[in-house]
Amino acid sequence: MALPIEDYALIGDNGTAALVGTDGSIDWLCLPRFDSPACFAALLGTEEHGRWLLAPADEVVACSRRYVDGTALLETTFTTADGEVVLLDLMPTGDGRADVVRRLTCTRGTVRIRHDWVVRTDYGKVRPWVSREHAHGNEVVVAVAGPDKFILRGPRLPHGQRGHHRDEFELSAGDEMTFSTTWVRSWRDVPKPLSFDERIRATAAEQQSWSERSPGTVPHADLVRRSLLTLLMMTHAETGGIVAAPTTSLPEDFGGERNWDYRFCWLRDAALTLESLLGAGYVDEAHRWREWLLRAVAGDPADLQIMYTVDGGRELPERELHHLPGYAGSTPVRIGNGAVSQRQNDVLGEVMIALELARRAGVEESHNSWALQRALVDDLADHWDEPDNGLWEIRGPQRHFTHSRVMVWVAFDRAVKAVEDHGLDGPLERWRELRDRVRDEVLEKGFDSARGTFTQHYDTDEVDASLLTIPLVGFLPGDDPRVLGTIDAVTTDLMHSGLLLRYRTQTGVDGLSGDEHPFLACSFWLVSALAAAGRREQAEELMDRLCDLANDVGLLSEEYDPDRRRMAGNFPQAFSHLALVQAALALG
Ligand SMILES: OC[C@H]1O[C@H](O[C@H]2O[C@H](CO)[C@@H](O)[C@H](O)[C@H]2O)[C@H](O)[C@@H](O)[C@@H]1O
Repeated sequence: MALPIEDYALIGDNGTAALVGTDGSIDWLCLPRFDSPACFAALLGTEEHGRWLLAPADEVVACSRRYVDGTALLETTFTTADGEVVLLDLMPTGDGRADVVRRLTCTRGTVRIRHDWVVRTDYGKVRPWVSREHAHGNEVVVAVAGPDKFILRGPRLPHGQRGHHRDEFELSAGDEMTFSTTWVRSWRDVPKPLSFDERIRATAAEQQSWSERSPGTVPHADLVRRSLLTLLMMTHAETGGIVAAPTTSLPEDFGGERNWDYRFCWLRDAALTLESLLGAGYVDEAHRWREWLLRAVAGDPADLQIMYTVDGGRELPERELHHLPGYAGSTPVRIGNGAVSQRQNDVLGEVMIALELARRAGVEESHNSWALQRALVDDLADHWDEPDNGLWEIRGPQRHFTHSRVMVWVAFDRAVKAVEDHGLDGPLERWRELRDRVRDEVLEKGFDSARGTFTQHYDTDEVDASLLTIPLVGFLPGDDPRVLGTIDAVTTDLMHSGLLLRYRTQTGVDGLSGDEHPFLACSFWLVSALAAAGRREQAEELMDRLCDLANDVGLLSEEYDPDRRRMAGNFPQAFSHLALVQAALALG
């Protein structure tokens, strides 16, 4: 059975990522890309759905772990009655290969190690054909199924036993053993072995120098640095696409149906990620993502999707995997995401903010990049007043969501500013007129003057945590009485054990059964909104509390269950980490 979500840590190579448990088991890995079918899927089932375990065979009396400095190299230290062993896990970057490297070093006494390599392709469904071969002067274990080939290397290889490859051996103080699993297309030859020391050094050096540029003067600077690096690990280096999370179907409601696939590039999540990276001084990523956007959105602006695959592909149909029992019995397990065909009117606003920040940070507008933005804004001008599914991607009836309308205002506002402040060309008067019209409409229809708060949509008196972004995007100043009233109403209605829910699911607005837990990004937005309102003490107190929820290696999932004190939802989630960075910058 899978561990609690918070007991996992992330390793990755900027192409894909794996989750490593505190028990030494890699329970989630999709190769070679974030959204490829998993070859280790025990996270959503059992070890029979694929995993790679290297851990003490005897009882572990203590286990601690950390990332090596500012890198994504994970070090897990296991203590047993007889000794101590350190497991280093990483995925080397920058070499165009797909390898997982695991190095065991015995630092004290003797430790008996258990090795279990279980490859199952197609998300735990298919047992590959496994054989021992000789390649490049060494014996290797090779697993082949359909288009995939996995090669296990190491100084001591496990043997096949009822669909597993198992071994047990003893390490004594000073012993070191390094294993690797490499993925290639099944019709390719077994590639050369890695030069482990060199690849470990190069990967660590690259990640360390990247994360050293993280701002040192903000509150919770270490967690900010870890968040930024985690966002980098969710960036696909070759294409510039950014995934919302490296997992699918970690439940928002344990045992429920709210299980989604996040291994795609949402324009909203990616744009917000860039906003955080730019705010922290990282500019290159913005340039790369803008190029990604140009390729993904190319064509008729009316065909804009709210999400794409990391390479900009448009097809990600939602499917249920019935062979997987799901994390904690949460079914269905889904791959692909049906929200792809939704109308979400907020998206262009988020994109325009990120591209404006990039411009201000010196990323020059190319002829094509501005032409694309103009075309998208012009298209929005024809459709801005249509109801939509909102940023929460509700599956109930479409509504006139206030947050979506505010973000429509943002899209026109940033378009106006591009002309006014940056000398770009566009129909200034038309955009100004639309901007003012949307603003008037939001103030009239999205505001409940009796209670003094903005509302979730135009036909309700419910509130929604997304309204906290109103001062953050510049729609109204942070100390405007309407913003203060909204902060109070959101806090009163949506606070659950000190954390914010997105909205009240009881109204049925999202068209889903079951409930969910507080959404961490919303609580970080509250920090930023409180800071903008001048309520600094409250903001700091909440920020400290939220930062305490990160797991031992500084990672956050999408939601948090304060009653069970457990993380919920996909993990680690870009939304949570980017909002943490923004909140720290707001306080910094
Ligand atoms: O809650 C229902 C929806 O949940 C997912 O969407 C959430 O995650 C997205 C990616 O981080 C984020 O952009 C969105 O704002 C969140 O609501 C899921 O992907 C949707 O299919 C689902 O309807």
